[in-house]
Amino acid sequence: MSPAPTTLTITRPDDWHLHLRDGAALAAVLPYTAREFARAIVMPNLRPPVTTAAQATAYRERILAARPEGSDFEPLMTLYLTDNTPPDEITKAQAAGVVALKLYPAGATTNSDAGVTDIRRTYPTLEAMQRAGLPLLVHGEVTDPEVDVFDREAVFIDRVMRPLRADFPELKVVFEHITTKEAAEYVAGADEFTAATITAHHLLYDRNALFVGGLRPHYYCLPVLKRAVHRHALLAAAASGSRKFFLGTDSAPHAAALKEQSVCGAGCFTAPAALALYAEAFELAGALDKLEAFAAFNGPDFYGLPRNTGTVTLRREPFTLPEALPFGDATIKPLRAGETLPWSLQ
Ligand SMILES: NC(=O)N[C@@H](CC(=O)O)C(=O)O
Ligand SMILES: [Zn+2]
Ligand SMILES: [Zn+2]
Repeated sequence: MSPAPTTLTITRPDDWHLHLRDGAALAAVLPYTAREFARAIVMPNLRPPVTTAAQATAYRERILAARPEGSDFEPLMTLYLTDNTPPDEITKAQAAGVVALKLYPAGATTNSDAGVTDIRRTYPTLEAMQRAGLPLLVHGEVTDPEVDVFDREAVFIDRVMRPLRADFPELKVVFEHITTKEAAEYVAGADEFTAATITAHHLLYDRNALFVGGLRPHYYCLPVLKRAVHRHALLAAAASGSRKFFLGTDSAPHAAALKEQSVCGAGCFTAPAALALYAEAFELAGALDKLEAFAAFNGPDFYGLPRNTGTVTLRREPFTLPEALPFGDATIKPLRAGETLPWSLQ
């Protein structure tokens, strides 16, 4: 057995699922991502959501303006699909450089009230996307209150994903932030038009993390952490080297005060140490050699975008995450706040 490496150099990676928010929050969180990633797919679930090409262009300008001095970070913009997104918005979106549309089932997650109430309502727009080759990014959970929260992703596969795939076989679909064995198996067995992102926290944690010594709001995200058997299936999928799985942090910043109250918003803030968290997970899976393709090749290949040039280097050097970070007028706690991680970005 070769000794554990002390450094790991990979092609500059991208984050294929990220929440940047807006205003002071955007300015606070963007530098963490811009330091690690060349590009990121920026989620459109602002209030109000980013539903038009014009809004995406304006949001992109605000992101570019918030970049740290000298940063060449490139935001990849998305539109929030609603019941009423007109099919001709797709042409405008593509002309404006929008790379995908995001499907939030109405009420499924943070800022999803304007989401889709019945996917069939969006069929003319999906038709236009399939023709244009514009991917659909999916928050894959049903919202049926009869379905147990821990089963909502698995049920979504049968109720929504399979019919969608059958009706739009050549629509590119990314099953975002998958959390279950069922989703990992579904994507692995699907054709080349289906892919998935996997977060670092779903690779590192199972649902027990929510309850260690008391309720842990900073581990609460949607889709919620699942049993260990699901985490192991996600690790196996990421470590398999399959081109269908790629890095999407789903870093979702919420002020600490909003996480630490009687009703806690969903989202884990992982941007300050995203790559180190992934390195830890891939090492656990004995698959550090698979991290580069997962983080830097599979995403652009699926989206039909060029791979990045340049590299980043991780060092096996303990790195302690701050207890809290500034977040506009408030503070925010990164996942693993105050803890020491085995890897750090050079
Ligand atoms: N993942 C989360 O728990 N939260 C995300 C929304 C989402 O990606 O579902 C957010 O915007 O806060
Ligand atoms: Zn989501
Ligand atoms: Zn998200």
